[in-house]
This record gives sequence, C-alpha cells and structure tokens, in this order.
Amino acid sequence: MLFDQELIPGLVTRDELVTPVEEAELIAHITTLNLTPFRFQGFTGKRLTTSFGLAYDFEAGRITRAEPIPEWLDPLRRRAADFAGLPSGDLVQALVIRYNPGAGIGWHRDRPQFGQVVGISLGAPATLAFRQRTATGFKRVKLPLSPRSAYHLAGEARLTWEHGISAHDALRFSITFRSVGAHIDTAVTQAKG
Ligand SMILES: O=C(O)CCC(=O)C(=O)O
Ligand SMILES: [Fe+2]
Repeated sequence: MLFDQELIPGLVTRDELVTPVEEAELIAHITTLNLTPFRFQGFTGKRLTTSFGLAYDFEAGRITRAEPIPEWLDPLRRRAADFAGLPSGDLVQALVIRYNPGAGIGWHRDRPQFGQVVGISLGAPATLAFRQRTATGFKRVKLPLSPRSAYHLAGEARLTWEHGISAHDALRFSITFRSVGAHIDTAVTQAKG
C-alpha cells in the first residue's frame, strides 16, 4: 500500500516491513532461543515467550532487566523505529512470542509502564482484534496481520483499546518492541535493588 492507514487513532500498519528472506532468518534465530510458557498465578499460557532489554514480571507486577537485545535483532529494531517515527534507542524492550497451534493471547492492554509498541508478525497470518468499551458495549475493529507486516500502537489505540488474538491452528511468531513511559526509572531502580 502507498500510505500507512490509521484504522483507529494511533494504530498504523505497514505491509512487508521485512522481506521473506529476512523473515526466514528471524524465525531461524527464534528457534534457537529458550522460550518459556507465559505463566501468571497458576495459569500457564500456550504461547512461548522471551524478553530482551527489559521484561515484565507479572507475579511481582513490575519491570525487570533482561538480557540485552541481541545483535541479530538490531536491524529489525532500527526498521521498526523508523516505521514508528521513534529513535531506535527508544525501543528498549524486545518481546519474542511463539504461538504454537492452539495458542493465542487474551484481551489486554499492554502494561502501563511501557510506552509505544511496534509489533512484527512472522509465519502464519492472524487477526489482531481490538475493542474499546462504550456506554452500551464495545466498539470493535479487526486488523488482519499478514506475515512480515508491522503495526504501531500509540495514543488511543495503545491506551484506551484492548487487543487480543484468538487461538489459531498454525505456527506464528511475533516480535514486539516497546518504549517505556515515565515510571521506568523507579521500576528499574527497584529491579536492581
Ligand atoms: O503477537 C502479537 O502480535 C501481539 C502480542 C501482544 O499483544 C503483547 O505481547 O502484548
Ligand atoms: Fe499486547
């Protein structure tokens, strides 16, 4: 497409942020990572994840430090930042997710400690569903995620809409980069102490 489209305020998408060759290389790197199931209060998710730069500890409810973002993710981080109009140094977290068949992600807003989000889809296509509460129910928007495409969540799309992906039966990966909001200094200081 010639122009980025804003489907809801703050949501911008871009097809083919990476080439098929780059996609294959990224997936090859991901398969070497030690991904672990998402766990929270006795619940074990079917998706497998790992975080770089910063992680979010769901049990403790705060941000912690993680292994540095690996070099093989640098070119993607720069491209994601260019797409989002951010300096690449602002994207301080990279979260890698593997959705095996049957895995999805429930309705949520990303943790408020984080700022803007840039997601890149690899592997099977999926649909990112958005909903925003209204007086009478929900406004809903569906965003098809083609492999190699990217989305940027800022503003309203980031803050007042929830998003989620229903379980699908094919293998998909996502890499999401995040900036951090105003609370990060306190959170990281606590994590070190
Ligand atoms: O897989 C995706 O693209 C969505 C991931 C997501 O919503 C999250 O990690 O907060
Ligand atoms: Fe999310």
